[in-house]
Amino acid sequence: MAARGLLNLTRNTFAHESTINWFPGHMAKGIKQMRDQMRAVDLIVETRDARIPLSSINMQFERIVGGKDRLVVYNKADLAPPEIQQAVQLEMAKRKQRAIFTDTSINKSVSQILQVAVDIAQRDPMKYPHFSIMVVGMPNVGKSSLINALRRTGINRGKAACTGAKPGITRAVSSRIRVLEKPAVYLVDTPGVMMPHIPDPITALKVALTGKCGIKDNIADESVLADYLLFRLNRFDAVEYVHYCGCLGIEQPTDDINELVAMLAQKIGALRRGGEIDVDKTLQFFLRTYRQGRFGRLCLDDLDEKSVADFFQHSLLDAPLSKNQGQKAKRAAQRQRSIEKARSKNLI
Ligand SMILES: Nc1nc2c(ncn2[C@@H]2O[C@H](COP(=O)(O)OP(=O)(O)OP(=O)(O)O)[C@@H](O)[C@H]2O)c(=O)[nH]1
Repeated sequence: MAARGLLNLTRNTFAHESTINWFPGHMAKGIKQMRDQMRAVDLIVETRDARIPLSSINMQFERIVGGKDRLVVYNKADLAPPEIQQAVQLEMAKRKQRAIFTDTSINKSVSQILQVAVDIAQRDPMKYPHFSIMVVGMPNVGKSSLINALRRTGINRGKAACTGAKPGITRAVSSRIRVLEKPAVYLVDTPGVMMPHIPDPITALKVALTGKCGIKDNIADESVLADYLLFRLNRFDAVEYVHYCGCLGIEQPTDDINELVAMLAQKIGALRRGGEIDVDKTLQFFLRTYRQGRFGRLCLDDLDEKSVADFFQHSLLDAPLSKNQGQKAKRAAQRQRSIEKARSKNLI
């Protein structure tokens, strides 16, 4: 891996202003269904993304979960550096929450989740003739994959929940899915739910970069996402993109996204008639390759003590505190979308 100090990488900060206001109807409906079903739920499995252990926290769940038992699952652990696990677990322990890191593609640590359910259920079998787990989380964190992995592990049965690389596959709270015979443990899948408003622009970028809001293409500009990714890769000496793209003709890290796109486009053949570069195709290739984990295992959140403290302070302050505030943010987002739509049609 090349050392940053030896390279001509100059950016120490990344300036970005836009925030994300995106809360489509099925998410609002999903939250309502979760609330309605909460009484019948014994354990909440809150699924987060190990690549963004802080930015994938949805403060909305704090209000829904209430006093229920909760287990935090950091999924896609195969895409994040293993050394973050201890820091995150310590942080969670401070908050009296237990965290498990999973990789659903190989069922890693999935049995630990079932064990937590079994332990609670066996404490009071009369109280829990059937044990119910609700799996919640932001879009695309791997909730449905986790449910399928739990089912494979618990009862050796196949797929029960639909999964997909695009966020938003699950659109409503599912009916109960059996994952263990004795004691009888059931799961319900829920639609991925975004924060109605992500006030911090960099948090919003991280959320978009890890594929949490890909249903709506114009939510985050791909050129900004790719530029932020490049900044982040260079900043952490995570220059495996150079090795990966090396065979594509890129020999050393660059801080210039236009330069990267120009080189990459030639190598992957993202060219239009006349040799013009297909910028969109090249950016999408770069982002997709990162999302597939081919640039190495990366954590986009800073996990030093100050960054973690700042994150929680701001998240708690900025999170919409009431249903009304959430709805207000949703209306503001709708207004913004109408303005953008009108602009794109040159109406204003
Ligand atoms: N590398 C890796 N990919 C995973 C893992 N778990 C899920 N995925 C992938 O992540 C994508 C999203 O998975 P889903 O299970 O559909 O996610 P979801 O949270 O149910 O998505 P929504 O329907 O948007 O709520 C799929 O392409 C999965 O194959 C994991 O542990 N590691």
